[in-house]
Amino acid sequence: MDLSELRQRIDALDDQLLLLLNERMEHVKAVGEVKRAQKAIIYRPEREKQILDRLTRQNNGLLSRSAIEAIFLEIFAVSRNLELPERIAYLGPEGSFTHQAAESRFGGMSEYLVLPTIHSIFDSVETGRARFGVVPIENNQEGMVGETVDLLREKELHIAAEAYLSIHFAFASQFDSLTQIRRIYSKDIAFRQCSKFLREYFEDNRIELIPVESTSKAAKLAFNEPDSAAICSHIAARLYGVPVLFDNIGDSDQNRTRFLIISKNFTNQKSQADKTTIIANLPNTHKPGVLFDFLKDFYDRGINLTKIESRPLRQGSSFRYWFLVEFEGHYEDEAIREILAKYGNNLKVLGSYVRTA
Ligand SMILES: C=C(O[C@@H]1C=C(C(=O)O)C=C[C@H]1O)C(=O)O
Repeated sequence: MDLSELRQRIDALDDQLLLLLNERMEHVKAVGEVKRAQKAIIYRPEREKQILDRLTRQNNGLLSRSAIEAIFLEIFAVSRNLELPERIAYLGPEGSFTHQAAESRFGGMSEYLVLPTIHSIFDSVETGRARFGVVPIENNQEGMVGETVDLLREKELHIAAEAYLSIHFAFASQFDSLTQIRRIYSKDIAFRQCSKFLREYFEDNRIELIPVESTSKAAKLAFNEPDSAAICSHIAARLYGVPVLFDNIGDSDQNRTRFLIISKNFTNQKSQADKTTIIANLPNTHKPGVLFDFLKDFYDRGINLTKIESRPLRQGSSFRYWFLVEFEGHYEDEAIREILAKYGNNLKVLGSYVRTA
């Protein structure tokens, strides 16, 4: 088959795809109307996961799981926009890893609100300026993001979903000769995570490492100051037009960050694989066995704990703690309901949502 014949076939398939997509949108619109009549929630991550799992199972073509995800997550995002336009706040500036995570869930068509701090994202969701907020919660090399964890306890918001993103750092500069570079901008955490690369290429210490608020701000600075460079995301380098000289310069190629999608008054129905996040304000944590007894309740019921993080209570000068606890299952599961009932107001459920890793 020659090129023009192949392209004709592609055109014919695209015509069919367009018809099918529009047909799909008709049904989506009808779903939107049913939901509006029932005052139901538009975004259903567990339903989207079900669709992705089913398509992956029956797929026997060239598309990989991540290709199917990329295409269909975009279709879901367009669908949700048709049901009800959603505004999504994320931790900016544009080009940040949080931006990348937000787009991976809400696609290129949603309306985004770019905010400078994690606190302002919680505020925007609380006041209704944004329907969803995307914030980092933990990185598998650096641990938890304390500000997010503390705000989860402080505010009355829920976790609608989680999203994982592989973090790949790029080295971008307008100069292609490293000896001309005088300064490197990045986030402090990124300098730490790219220490091997920095040692290898800049060990004579002539270079200044300047921490800034975000990796995308670093890219912007590297664009404005040609004798500097940025350690940033690929998307930020592209956004600000700074050529990437080295890619994947991180110490670990397993570097991943987990993000949370937060919302107000949001509940998910049960799916096949859920995770639940709670805040535990246990009384008398200074007494022996309090935490042990609490954890034993999970052990006794065969509930798999996936995280426990202690945070300071900040009560006077004492060293007392509260805990962020995560475990497999949904808050409607019998065993989990028993624990929630036992501890009453000492536990606050932030949400049960589809487990994605
Ligand atoms: C159409 C629906 O609403 C949204 C869009 C979906 C889709 O495009 O398939 C799936 C789940 C929801 O996030 C639905 O709930 O079925």
